[in-house]
Amino acid sequence: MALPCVGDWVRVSYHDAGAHASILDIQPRTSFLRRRRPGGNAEFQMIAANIDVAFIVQSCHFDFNVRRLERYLVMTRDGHIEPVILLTKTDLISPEALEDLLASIRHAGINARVIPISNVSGRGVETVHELIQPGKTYCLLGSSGVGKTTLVNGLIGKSDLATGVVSHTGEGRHTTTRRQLIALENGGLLIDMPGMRELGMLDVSEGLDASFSDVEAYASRCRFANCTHTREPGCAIQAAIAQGALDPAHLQSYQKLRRESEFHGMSHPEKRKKDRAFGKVVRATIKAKGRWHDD
Ligand SMILES: Nc1nc2c(ncn2[C@@H]2O[C@H](COP(=O)(O)OP(=O)(O)OP(=O)(O)O)[C@@H](O)[C@H]2O)c(=O)[nH]1
Ligand SMILES: [Zn+2]
Repeated sequence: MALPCVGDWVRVSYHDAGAHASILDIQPRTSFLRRRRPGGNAEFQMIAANIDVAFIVQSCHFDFNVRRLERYLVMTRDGHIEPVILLTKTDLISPEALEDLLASIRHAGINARVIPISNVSGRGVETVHELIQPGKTYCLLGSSGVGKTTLVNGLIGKSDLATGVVSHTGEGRHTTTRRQLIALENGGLLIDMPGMRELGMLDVSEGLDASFSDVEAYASRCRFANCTHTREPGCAIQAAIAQGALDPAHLQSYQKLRRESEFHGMSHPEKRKKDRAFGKVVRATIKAKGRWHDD
C-alpha cells in the first residue's frame, strides 16, 4: 500500500479501546498535488490529496513571474485541482502597473480566475472569503513572503469562529509552521503546510538568492521590508558594510544581477515599461526626423 498523504481519506480499525489505530486502506483520490522527486528520475512524491481549489499566490511586487505561474498551473491541472490566482500586495503598485500584470497573464493565454488582493487595504480578501464553500478543501501555493500567512489570518479573522487545529490569538512564527488544517467557520477547509507551499519551484531569482544568501540574510533584518539599502534608518546591510562584515562589491554585484534578472523575465510589466519608454524615444526621433524632412 502506498503511504497516505495530507488530505487522504483512510479506513482505519481501532484497537486498545481506541488508543491505537491501523490504516486499512486509502480511499481513491479525487485530486492530488505531487512533485517530481529531486534527482531527475521520473518518480513523483505525493504532497496532498483531495484538494478542490489551489490558490496560487504571487505578489505584484518583485515576486510576479508568469513563467512560474504557468508551472503552478501545470501542476494543478495535472492533479485535477481548480486553480485561482491571487495577486497580493496590490497596495504597493499603481493601478496602471496592476493592469499591466493582468494583461501579461491574459497574453500568456492563462484563463484561470485572477483576484487582486491587498492584505493591507483589505481589497479582495472578502472576494476570496466568499469564494470558499462549505465542504470544499483549499490550499495556498506560492513563494515565501508573498503574504499567504497574512491572508490566512485575515480569513480566520473574518470567520470569527474558526475552529479546529488553530487559534489565531498570539500565534508566533513557530506555531505557524505546525499549522496544517484550518476549519473555517463556513465549513471550508484550508490546508496550510509550509512544506508544500513552494513545491521546489526554483527559478533564476531563487537561484540568485541562494548564491547571495548572506546579502539576503542581512536584508531580512532591515527595519523596512521595502528597504533599498541606501540611506534608510535601521538598514542591516549598511550596518554590515560599516562593520566590515559585508563587502560592498558583493552587494553591488547582487544588485546588478538582481536588476538584470528582473529585466530578463522576472518582471514583465517593468520590462514592458522600459520597452515603452524606448518606443517613445524612437517615435520622438522619427517625428523629429519627419519634421526635419518636411522643412
Ligand atoms: N504591502 C503589503 N505587505 C503585505 C501584504 N501581505 C503581506 N504583506 C507583508 O509581507 C510579509 C510576508 O507576509 P507573509 O504572510 O508572512 O508571507 P508568506 O507568504 O506567508 O511567507 P512564508 O510564511 O515565508 O511562506 C509580511 O511582512 C507581511 O506583513 C500586502 O497585501 N501588502
Ligand atoms: Zn536595508
